[in-house]
This record gives sequence, C-alpha cells and structure tokens, in this order.
Amino acid sequence: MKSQFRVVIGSDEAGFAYKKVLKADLEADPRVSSVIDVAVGDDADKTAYPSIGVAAAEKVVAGEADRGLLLCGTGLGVAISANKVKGIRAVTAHDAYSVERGVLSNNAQVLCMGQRVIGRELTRKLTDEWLKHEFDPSSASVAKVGAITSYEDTDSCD
Ligand SMILES: O=C(CO)[C@H](O)COP(=O)(O)O
Repeated sequence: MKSQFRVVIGSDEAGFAYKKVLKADLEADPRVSSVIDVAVGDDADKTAYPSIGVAAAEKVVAGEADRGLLLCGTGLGVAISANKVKGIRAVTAHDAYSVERGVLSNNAQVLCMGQRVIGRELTRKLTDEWLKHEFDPSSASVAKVGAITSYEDTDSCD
C-alpha cells in the first residue's frame, strides 16, 4: 500500500474559501492520515501570507507533517515564504503535469495554488493528483534535488 500523508494546510484570507473545501476533501481522503490547519481563522483575518507559508513549512521541517498545501491569492507569496524555510521545496502549480513533476522531479513537499487564478474544482482535482505521487528515491532526479540541498548547506550546488 502507498504511504498515507500527514498534511498541513494553510491560507491567507485570499485563499480561505478554497482552503475550507480542500481541508474537508483531505479529511475525507483515505490517503491522508491527519490534517493540521495553520490558516487564518476566517476570511476577515488579515494575517499576511508570509506567516502562513512559514508556519506550514516549519511543520514539515519539524516532522509534524509530510506535505503542505497552501493557498493565497496567486499561490506565489505562500510559495516564496515557505521556500525561505531551510529544507523546504515549495512549488506553485496550476496544471496536473506540473503538480506531478513537482513531486517526481523536485521532491517538493509543499504545493501552492492561487484562489484568484484557478477555479475551485480545478484545485480539488489537482489536490487529488498531488496525492497520487511520491518521489522515487532511486530516480535520476535525486542528484538534481540533492544539488538544491547542497546549496542550502554549502552555498554551492556541487
Ligand atoms: O496572492 C497573494 C500573495 O502572493 C496574497 O494573497 C495577496 O497579496 P497582496 O496582493 O499583496 O494583497
């Protein structure tokens, strides 16, 4: 059987409506064992996206979650913020192929999407797609992802 994922989900106010729907989907999904919510409390909560992106990323790095799912207006700000946390690979992806390759090529733990960019049903389909894939630790992508980690540790990709 494939792994079950512990997922941390988060959004700012601009991603809050989709976050609610995607959280419910995750909680009902047998591929997901737990969901941690670090989103704003409601769509009037003005906590800005960097705090949310970093909070979710820190949960992943701390080993409390395997994956992060982040929403903001564009999916860009949460990705930039999450990527500031050492060890995190966050991608913004709005099509199925990019979602798949974010996992298989980049071993990205965090998927980010934008509520002001794509429709709600597409985010649900893409979240389903995301849960189908796991990084292959014997693939040719391992060395390339390793170069990213190497840069974090040594300021060099070598
Ligand atoms: O999309 C966002 C950041 O990338 C965020 O939801 C809105 O940010 P703003 O355009 O700076 O208000």
